[in-house]
Amino acid sequence: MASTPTPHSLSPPNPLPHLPETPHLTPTLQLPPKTLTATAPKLAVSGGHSLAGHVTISGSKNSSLPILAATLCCSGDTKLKNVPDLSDTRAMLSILGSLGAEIESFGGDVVVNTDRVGSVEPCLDLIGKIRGGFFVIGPLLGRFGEAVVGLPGGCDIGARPVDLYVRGLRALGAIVELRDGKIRAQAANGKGLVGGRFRFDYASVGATETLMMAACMADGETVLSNVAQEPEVVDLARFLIDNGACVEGAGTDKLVIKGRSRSLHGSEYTIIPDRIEAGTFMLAAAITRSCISMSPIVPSHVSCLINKLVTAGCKITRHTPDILEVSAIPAKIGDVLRGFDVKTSPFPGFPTDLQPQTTALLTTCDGLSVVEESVFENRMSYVTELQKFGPRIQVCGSTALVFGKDRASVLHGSQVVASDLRGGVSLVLAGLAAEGNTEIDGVAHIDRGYENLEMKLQLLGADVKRLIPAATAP
Ligand SMILES: CC(=O)N[C@H]1[C@@H](OP(=O)(O)OP(=O)(O)OC[C@H]2O[C@@H](n3ccc(=O)[nH]c3=O)[C@H](O)[C@@H]2O)O[C@H](CO)[C@@H](O)[C@@H]1O
Ligand SMILES: C=C(OP(=O)(O)O)C(=O)O
Repeated sequence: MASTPTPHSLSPPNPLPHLPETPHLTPTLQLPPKTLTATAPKLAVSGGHSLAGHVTISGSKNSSLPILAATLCCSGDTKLKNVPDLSDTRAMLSILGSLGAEIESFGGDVVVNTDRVGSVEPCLDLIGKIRGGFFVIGPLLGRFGEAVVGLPGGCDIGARPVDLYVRGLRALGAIVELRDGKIRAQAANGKGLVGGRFRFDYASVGATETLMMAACMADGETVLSNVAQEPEVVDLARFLIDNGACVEGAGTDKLVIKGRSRSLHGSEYTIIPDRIEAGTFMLAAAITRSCISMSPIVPSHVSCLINKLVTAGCKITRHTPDILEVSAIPAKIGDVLRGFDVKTSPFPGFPTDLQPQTTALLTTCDGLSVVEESVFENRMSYVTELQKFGPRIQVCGSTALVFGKDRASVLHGSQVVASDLRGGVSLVLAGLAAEGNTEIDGVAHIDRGYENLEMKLQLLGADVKRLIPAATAP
């Protein structure tokens, strides 16, 4: 790893005109079209098996992405532990590599050194693949005074504009414009960002994280209000504080950041466990009427789901501070899980990233359940695939009415296609509970966010295999 800081050799930017005050900058780039080729892997699930045993929860995808971006604020080596091996984290590492960062990666540990970063324009294609890639605009602007970043990709679950990022960065003294499909930003004073005040219209997770990183390197104090309070925002703040930043209020709706013109230093930092992966396994236990334990987990990060599962009739036991057991085994013949209503909202509300998996469970619970998605306007498209397993679900806008029945009669194996990450894994859960065989295409979406999914499920006793068709000669 390089240890000698080299001043970045970027030519002084030309003045850029202000972006018109458009309320929304809608990304034009999303994930590449869903290419289901003959050689794309599939998951084959033979359903109806109970799960049992213990599963290890990986590090959080949604913490790893901003924290990897934040290494751009640090000089010297930064060692991150518990980074999950996912296609999204690999893409993020490639984005850092495209800027000139040096990276070493071994068994969940990643060492990043950004001292030799010599570009403020990350690879356009990579930024268009994941949502988290766009976050580099904050640290790049903060450390180097300029950034040229393509519009982000990520799950195709809504328009997902970047207007809050743009308006927030302007409040810190940046000039920002959208040209040729890229956001071009530079410090208006030609030197660096300056502290400012910004109130988010909506508590956006990514925009909060991006502004937090930028503000750490802006001159003076920044006050951000109505910010996101997700555990991943708190994790990023802890990482920045460990490396010398002054960030107060993480986990509340207001952040006060005292910026510094020098870069932060590096350190060793452990990423928090993935609460969405943990929640997915909790729901896997419930939908298969099984009992499994999991660790490490921070129960307060999944308290909404715990409350819902208890309402349904599951038993949740906390064995140690970071081991949780979920049991949905009926206490006596005839016991059923009861349906419940869910409305997604920002933390501490019910996570949108667990909505599709929860809907899958509700198809096997007794009675009518109402699932309301309030974060992303297009996060119900997986339902058409879930319906192929046979349950009755009616979608009206962003609300799904799930007419549940006890599991025994309800789900039948099917051939389905994942079109986004969480919708995709909800099909895996349905396949685990269904009678018969299921084949899931579009696995690349699931690989964005679940490390070793089929191996973890196999260890719990599930019959899940990855089918990798042999390439056919042209
Ligand atoms: C990589 C990562 O961390 N992804 C997570 C992050 O996504 P992400 O950071 O993209 O989610 P946001 O919190 O920003 O999005 C929430 C809502 O705000 C809107 N919005 C956002 C920014 C903006 O400038 N303008 C705007 O209107 C979005 O379209 C969406 O309707 O938080 C989401 C909400 O918990 C999670 O589902 C994602 O898994
Ligand atoms: C929506 C998600 O991810 P991203 O923001 O990376 O698309 C997700 O993790 O469910």
